[in-house]
Amino acid sequence: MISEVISTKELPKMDPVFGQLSFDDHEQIVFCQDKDTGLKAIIGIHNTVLGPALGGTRMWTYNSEWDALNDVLRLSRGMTFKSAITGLNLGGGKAVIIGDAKTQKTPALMKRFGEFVHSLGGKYITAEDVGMETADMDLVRDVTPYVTGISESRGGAGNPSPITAYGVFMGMKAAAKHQFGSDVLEDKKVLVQGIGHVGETLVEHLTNEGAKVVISDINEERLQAISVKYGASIFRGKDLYEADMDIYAPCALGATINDESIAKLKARVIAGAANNQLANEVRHGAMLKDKGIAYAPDFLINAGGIINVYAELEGYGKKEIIQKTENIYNTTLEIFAHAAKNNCTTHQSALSIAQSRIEARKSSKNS
Ligand SMILES: NC(=O)c1ccc[n+]([C@@H]2O[C@H](COP(=O)([O-])OP(=O)(O)OC[C@H]3O[C@@H](n4cnc5c(N)ncnc54)[C@H](O)[C@@H]3O)[C@@H](O)[C@H]2O)c1
Repeated sequence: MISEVISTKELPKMDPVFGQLSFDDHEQIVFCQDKDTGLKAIIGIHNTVLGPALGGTRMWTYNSEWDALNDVLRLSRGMTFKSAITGLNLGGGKAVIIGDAKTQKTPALMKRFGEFVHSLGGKYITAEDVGMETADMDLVRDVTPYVTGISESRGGAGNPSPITAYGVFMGMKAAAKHQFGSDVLEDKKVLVQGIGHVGETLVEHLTNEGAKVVISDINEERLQAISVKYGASIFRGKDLYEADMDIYAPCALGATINDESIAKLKARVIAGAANNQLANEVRHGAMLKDKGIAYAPDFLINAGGIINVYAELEGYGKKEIIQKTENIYNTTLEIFAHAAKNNCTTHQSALSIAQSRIEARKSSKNS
């Protein structure tokens, strides 16, 4: 099954759950509703062969429930492969809360959500994603132990975003090494789309290395603040994908790599934090390959966050978190070599390695 973004209009034409295009043998989908707090959430458990399904909770103003369902199906599936390729004993899961994190997120809503997570008995473990803060996970922790990404003062590993950004930076350097022959990013023009929790720290690493950083975000206030703080230029053009850049770093939401954007892109490398960057994994992966654009698979290079939260379950410290995250550099280089050898896309290459690990565990469980 291919993971593909389809239009909201097309979604209702299919069967509601098992018939969705993004449904890919998911084990369990849980719909959660609580009238008193206004909670409307969906928890997606894709696969638990390697361990409990761990993945963050996203709060977003979805256009429709179909969009929310589609998002949780795609995101939870991505988590399965992210943990598998990173060598973690975790399955893939994710949750979405429908609503505006700025105006509708309340402590009562977060705790009620935590109770739903708890009802799954540890099959799903949550953490932060877009629209969530460490403080929100602390509220969830009040009602369930099945949460990571809690604050250090409560025994957690803290906000995973800086580690995610460091992993993306490592993956970007490896992709640059493959494409330009050097992993030094000094003077490379890097466009960072989305300067939130992860994007900001990525901007910091890039600035420290002497890259020419251009930033874009829908939040004007944030753009001004980050521009002043790091001396980054703000993208003010009409069409971001047509901009002159060496490296495109998608760090906002997914599916920005599609027919239209690939046709325009001048970047030679794509490496960013956003999940599910390819609107259609097969089609757009192949289009990038044909255009000679080095694409560092999202689920491989944005694994720093899951490495960080996994530490809370396994009890390893900061040193090991950093080591494991730095290893993203080597794995990314291996994926480029594997893809070239097998004449496939980097996405297919990373996916096949992740799938092999899951299949091997399944066989050993069954034997
Ligand atoms: N936080 C993590 O540790 C982590 C780990 C793995 C993957 N990711 C992924 O990385 C991405 C960013 O995560 P985050 O935690 O920084 O989220 P965030 O909510 O802190 O930041 C996202 C930023 O993107 C901006 N944005 C939204 N739509 C945009 C658009 N169309 N154009 C430009 N900017 C836009 C928002 O205004 C915000 O500043 C997400 O896709 C997330 O799933 C995050």
